[in-house]
Amino acid sequence: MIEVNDIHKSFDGTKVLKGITTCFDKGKTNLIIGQSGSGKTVLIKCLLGLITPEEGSISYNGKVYSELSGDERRDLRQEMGMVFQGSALFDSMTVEQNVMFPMDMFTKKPKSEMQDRVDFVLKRVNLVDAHKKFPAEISGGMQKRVAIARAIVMHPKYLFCDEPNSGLDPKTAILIDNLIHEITEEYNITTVINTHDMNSVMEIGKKIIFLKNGIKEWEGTNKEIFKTDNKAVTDFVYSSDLFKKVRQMYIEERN
Ligand SMILES: Nc1ncnc2c1ncn2[C@@H]1O[C@H](COP(=O)(O)OP(=O)(O)OP(=O)(O)O)[C@@H](O)[C@H]1O
Repeated sequence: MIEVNDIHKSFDGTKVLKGITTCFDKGKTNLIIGQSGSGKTVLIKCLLGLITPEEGSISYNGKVYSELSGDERRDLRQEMGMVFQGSALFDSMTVEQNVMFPMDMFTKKPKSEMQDRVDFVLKRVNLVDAHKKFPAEISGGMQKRVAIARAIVMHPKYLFCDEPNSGLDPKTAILIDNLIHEITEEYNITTVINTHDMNSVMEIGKKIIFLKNGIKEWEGTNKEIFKTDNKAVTDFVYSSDLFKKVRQMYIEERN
């Protein structure tokens, strides 16, 4: 579990996070949504320890980040996996070299053990014939699977995903969402996803926080987001006619 307690962050005198308090649960896909510029990426970077908030605290399974020593912070970072927007694979490395990279970098495990783990995670993300391929030789959806395999290869307790669906067709986007969701539950990971994808919100939003101008305007589940009367949320989530109709049908079904 990650607990965020009243964090504030400014750039050049402009406040971009204005006192965010929330918690991201273990074994759940936690989503951060909100308009462009609302502070989602800055919040994820704070969770990753890449940005230090000026005020407030973040704790990871009870450990307050600002109270940790340098070594403890390094250990904590090794418990974090990250899926970057656009996958961020190394072009000159094969799929298996990409996935092995974090283990090569941070552990001294024997090569055979690392290879077994790489084989296991690649199988888990349903990539069995791509080990020797280079990123340019596989599809965008496969690249995302490689990025997920790399993010989980070190058995993370925390998984952060920045727009994991961007650039994917709707069907592949759903497969990637489902894969992240399954892995989160299976390995009891605290997953936090920054997304614009309303389908993800509806399908895997076990906990959603909605940011507006650096403030947490709303939080709840994918079931509750159908029912909320919060105007900022409904204007954002149900901005398309299709989603307005879906919401109307849901409300009518319940009445
Ligand atoms: N390193 C930085 N220096 C100065 N300003 C920054 C920096 N990082 C973010 N900002 C500003 O903070 C605000 C929030 O940015 P952030 O990237 O978190 O938005 P976002 O909600 O992730 O948007 P998007 O959905 O477009 O990615 C923006 O006004 C942005 O310009």
